[in-house]
Amino acid sequence: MPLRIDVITIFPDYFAPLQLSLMGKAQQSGLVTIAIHDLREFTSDRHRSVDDTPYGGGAGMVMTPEPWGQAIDAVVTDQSTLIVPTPAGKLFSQPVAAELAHSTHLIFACGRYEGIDQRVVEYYRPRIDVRELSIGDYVLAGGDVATLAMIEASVRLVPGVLGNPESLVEESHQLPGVEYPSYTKPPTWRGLDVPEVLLSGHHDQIARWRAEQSTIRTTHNRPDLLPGS
Ligand SMILES: Nc1cc(-c2ccc3ccn(Cc4ccccn4)c3c2)[nH]n1
Repeated sequence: MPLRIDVITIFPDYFAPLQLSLMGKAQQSGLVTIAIHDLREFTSDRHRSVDDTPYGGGAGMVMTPEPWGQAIDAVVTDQSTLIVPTPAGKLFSQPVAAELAHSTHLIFACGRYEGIDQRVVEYYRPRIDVRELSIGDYVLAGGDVATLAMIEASVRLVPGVLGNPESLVEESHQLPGVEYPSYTKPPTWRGLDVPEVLLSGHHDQIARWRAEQSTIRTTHNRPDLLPGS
């Protein structure tokens, strides 16, 4: 059963990159189908408007619910998961990507302006799985880039998409923490040598060195990922 993804956005061109590289191949392989929908196709006024002023005042505009209701109703089934990127959402992570990779149907609602009228989430929550997700503690101009990131992170985990599943196995067995540093040819580059142990062929020493490097990097860059932190 291929994974179907429907993206609803006012900037369909943002998703052209999904036709390239790994994501493009995943679609050609039939493992994943991705459809992009322009929210403005679901408006009914002459100006194809999608936003209005916020109740309660405040800066900016809010996206009106009706075009979203029309657009989501056009693609939703009882198997759908509705994903709404938002800075206020739960944090997207590798475990969440793995969950999404095993879904049947994902609908991404890419907001702009100050966000989407909350009643869209409230309306679908009793009917289907709805997940408000953030990709990190910074504010983007809209949900499109967040959606690209979540699609790429999830689709690469769909069985059969990655050429060498080996890298997924290594990734999943990764110690808590960040990756060790990687090297390739040439053995010396601008006077800099590849760490000797990596050229030694001693696989147990290499594994130990890599584990040490991962710990050093995690301690320096991501102490929050250290065990017991
Ligand atoms: N991790 C994330 C997700 C987002 C995100 C997702 C969707 C939307 C729709 C609109 N905006 C802009 C905006 C600006 C000000 C306050 C609220 N939202 C979004 C931002 N930013 N960072």
